[in-house]
Amino acid sequence: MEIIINGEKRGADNVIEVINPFTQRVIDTVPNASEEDLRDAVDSAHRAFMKWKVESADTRAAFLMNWFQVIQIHKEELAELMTMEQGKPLKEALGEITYANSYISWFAEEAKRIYGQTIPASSPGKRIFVQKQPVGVVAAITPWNFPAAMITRKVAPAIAAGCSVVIKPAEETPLTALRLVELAHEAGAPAGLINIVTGDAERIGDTLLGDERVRKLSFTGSTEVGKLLMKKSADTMKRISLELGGQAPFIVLSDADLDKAVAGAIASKFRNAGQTCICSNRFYVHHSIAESFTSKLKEAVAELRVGDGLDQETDIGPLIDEGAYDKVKRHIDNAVENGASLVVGGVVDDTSQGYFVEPTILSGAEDDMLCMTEETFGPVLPIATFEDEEEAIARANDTPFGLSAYLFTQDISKAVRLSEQLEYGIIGLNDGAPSAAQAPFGGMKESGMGREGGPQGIEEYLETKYLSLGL
Ligand SMILES: NC(=O)c1ccc[n+]([C@@H]2O[C@H](COP(=O)([O-])OP(=O)(O)OC[C@H]3O[C@@H](n4cnc5c(N)ncnc54)[C@H](O)[C@@H]3O)[C@@H](O)[C@H]2O)c1
Ligand SMILES: O=C[C@H](O)CS(=O)(=O)O
Repeated sequence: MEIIINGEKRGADNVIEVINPFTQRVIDTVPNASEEDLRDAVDSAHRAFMKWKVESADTRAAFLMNWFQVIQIHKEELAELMTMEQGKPLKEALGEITYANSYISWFAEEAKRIYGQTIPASSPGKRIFVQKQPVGVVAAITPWNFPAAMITRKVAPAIAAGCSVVIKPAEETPLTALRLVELAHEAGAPAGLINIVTGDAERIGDTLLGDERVRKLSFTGSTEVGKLLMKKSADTMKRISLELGGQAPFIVLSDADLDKAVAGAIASKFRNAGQTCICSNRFYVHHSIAESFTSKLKEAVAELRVGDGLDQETDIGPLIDEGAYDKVKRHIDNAVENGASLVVGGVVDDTSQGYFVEPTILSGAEDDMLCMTEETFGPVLPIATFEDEEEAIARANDTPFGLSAYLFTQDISKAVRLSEQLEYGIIGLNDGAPSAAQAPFGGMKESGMGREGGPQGIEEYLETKYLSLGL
């Protein structure tokens, strides 16, 4: 596939290969964008921004809804492309296309609700008017695990706000993103409004972040890279949004509805083979119900099918690559070597047909194990027990991360009180799948800054100014 700059496709002799995580075969190649490509992309985005920023909210909304409709028409094609390059089961890929599209429809509506303010001046001879204006050219750098949703969760609010965009998708999964941008042009995107480049991440990042015309970085990815890009944004004082790593605790209190808690555990742990930023990473279960919870969980896990994402029966596809597989194996081995019990699962030793890990339950986990301190990013579910709620909250908060946490209890007062003590941007309260375009998704501490989605999501792409009028 080809990159898109100023509304036109561009190929290249220098390309990078896209690998199918199941077959381990090359499925396509994409350009390794040249410095000229990158310069042209920012030039085009800047020209387009000067026109788009004065377009009406109705015009911005109308384009977004056209894009929404075109994606709807192509959602099966997009889902299959996603499964081919990322490995997730087709039914999950279809779900992601719908989820990704919901950000477009949500921000098509939000485009019309960018309100200002008048503020009573202390001086009777003055009037104060507050305005919101688009921030400018946006660099959007996205991860491989959600090849569609992480694109639209940035591009939709940026376009709604009046900005233009240069996208750099993950080198592992560029095809879905490229196709989404092709469809945006079928939907009538003005030339230069949405540009997409692929290739060497560090070089592209340095060029985009070094250009003072790029006024905003919206990054989703690892905390390590997020910190690096935050530093690189300082030289030109870019606005930044960072959606980074997670390490979610999943707390089951003694009064929890165990069937709901097990369903929530499956939903929050095994989606995308455990490769989501809000996947529950460590489980704290009250000692009095640990045995019954684990037994119910084992039964539910036995229903999950591991296999080729294109197979309708598959629930868990391959991990993205060998590095991911090695990390998950390291976490399982470290836990067992330090006293945890392998209740069910483990890695699939034959990696000739992809890097697979069975849905895995570990009991007797301790807080100093790798699976309890690092983001595993795989289908591994370590269970530790606790004696009282204060202990559970303290252990849940004892991490540099602050993206999502889960709490299962039937006591509403306790649910609200303990949720307020959890240091996380997203709380799944008796809910293992909290994500929605209407909600402000994002984290605290080393899980990032800024929010994507909800009424808050468009603020990331707006500047606030005020006019002081002397009468
Ligand atoms: N908080 C969220 O909303 C969210 C969502 C999805 C994924 N994530 C996190 O992302 C991570 C997995 O994604 P990943 O492996 O793609 O992350 P990553 O940080 O390795 O890469 C993310 C993006 O950054 C680019 N990149 C890497 N190094 C770069 C550099 N030096 N300069 C410029 N760009 C660079 C990559 O090419 C990719 O496009 C996990 O930690 C996961 O928790 C967070
Ligand atoms: O991996 C991170 C994604 O943001 C998860 S979700 O699809 O938004 O829930």
